[in-house]
Amino acid sequence: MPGGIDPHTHFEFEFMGTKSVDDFYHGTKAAIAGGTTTIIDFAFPKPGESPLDAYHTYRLKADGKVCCDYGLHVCLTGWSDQVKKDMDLLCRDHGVNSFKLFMCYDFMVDDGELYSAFEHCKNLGAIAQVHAENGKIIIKNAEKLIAKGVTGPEGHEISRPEEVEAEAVNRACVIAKQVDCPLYIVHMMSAEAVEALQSHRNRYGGNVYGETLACALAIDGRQCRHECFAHAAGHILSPPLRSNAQTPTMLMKFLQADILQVTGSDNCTFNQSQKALGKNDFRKIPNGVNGVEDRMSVIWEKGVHAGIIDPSRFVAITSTNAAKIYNLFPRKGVIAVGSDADIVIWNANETRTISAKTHHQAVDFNVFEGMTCHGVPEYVIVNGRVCVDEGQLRVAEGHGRFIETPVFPPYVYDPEKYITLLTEHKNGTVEQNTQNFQKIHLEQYSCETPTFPESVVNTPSCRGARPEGQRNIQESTFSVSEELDVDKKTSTRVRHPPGGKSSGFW
Ligand SMILES: NC(=O)NCCC(=O)O
Ligand SMILES: [Zn+2]
Repeated sequence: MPGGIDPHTHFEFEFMGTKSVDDFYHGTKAAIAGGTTTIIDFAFPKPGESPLDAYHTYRLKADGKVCCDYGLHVCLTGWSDQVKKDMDLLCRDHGVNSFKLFMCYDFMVDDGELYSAFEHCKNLGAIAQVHAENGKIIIKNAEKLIAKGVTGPEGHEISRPEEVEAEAVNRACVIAKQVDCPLYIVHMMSAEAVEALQSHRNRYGGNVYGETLACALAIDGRQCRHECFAHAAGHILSPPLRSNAQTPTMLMKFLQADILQVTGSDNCTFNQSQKALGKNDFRKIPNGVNGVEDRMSVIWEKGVHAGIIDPSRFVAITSTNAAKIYNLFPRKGVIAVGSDADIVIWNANETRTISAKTHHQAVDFNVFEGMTCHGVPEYVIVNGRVCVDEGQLRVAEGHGRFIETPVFPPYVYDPEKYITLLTEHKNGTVEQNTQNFQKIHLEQYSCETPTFPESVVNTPSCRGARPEGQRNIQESTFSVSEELDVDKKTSTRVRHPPGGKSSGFW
């Protein structure tokens, strides 16, 4: 299948008085170990830094270290004419097509600023992203809890209940609708929030996209009430894991039904010593968990192996849909002639048990500790280089490239509607765009060959052990085109192949 795309990571992120420990080397190395071949991180401006400078800071941090390809979203921590001009330059000259705004944290923006930023995204052909939680309510709730003596990690979720997430989701959708801007809501963590998204979409139409996280699909918020501080704090992120034990299954069903479209990891890792910054006040626990390495296996286990989604939907939600939304398709997210050779050979019969002791990440904690998952990448090919070979990790620092994400993704901006706008917005000059503006839709959400638990051993990605004497591709001159010759090699034709029909096989 096409390599995984994780559109939500935070490597080397200076946040909440500390810095996430997975840097661009360890983070991308871990990504590859788990079957992800492209990540999209967030350039986040430090106080006083402009979005454009933040972009350059992140390029300097990442370019020499990445083992797989990467792109950048840019965070907008305020609104001004300068920010607006930076957005123009980032879209025009620097391969950025997405901007993230926050409705909580110290750097949250207000509704008027959201309106202006969304409007400008629309004019540029960019995707607006939001972290949707009502920050003002959270501050008040947290103050009250602290005053009552609730200082431990359990206070985190209590101060940010589901309706606080759902309200912000609805508000962001309403604001985006006013200016007709496509909206992507990052890390949706609760059923109530997703229902708010769905209700808006049902009433007003579909240019809103929802992402959820690997951790939210596998773990619930009861972990944050654990008596051991390090364990509880290790599970703190925002929006929080929900204490309703049904939430992970509900979120997976939303993905199955195309109410949510994308999965990320939000990998933002802090060691236990860093989490201890919030020992006496849950508001100071650095927010973030791991997931970049384990996302694919965990979603296979909880989605495909559990019988909720089929393998094609798995590829859509872990790779193809992100490629389409961020305009990387068909370069990424599909196996096709002309696409990058980012390919994973997935062994659905193999299992592995996740542990911080054996993972490739720099962090000393793993929220999936002890979880046994079916689905292990046997080979991972990153831009033509075999980086996992029969399960052995062989990455190369700096092998990855920065990947530009062009504006006006035709999957998000209806080409017929926006072609005029595009010519108008070429920096004042009228220029005919030569892109092939063909409307292509996101992946269909059902497949004619559903996989149920009892049939999991028969999924198309299963294969027997390598017969004695059969060649090992690592010992020969590996030719992708030869390996993928459908007439000569064993490959499975399906009606709705993962990554879309243009590949024809997988
Ligand atoms: N999610 C989280 O808790 N940490 C990373 C920053 C963010 O995405 O909000
Ligand atoms: Zn994040």
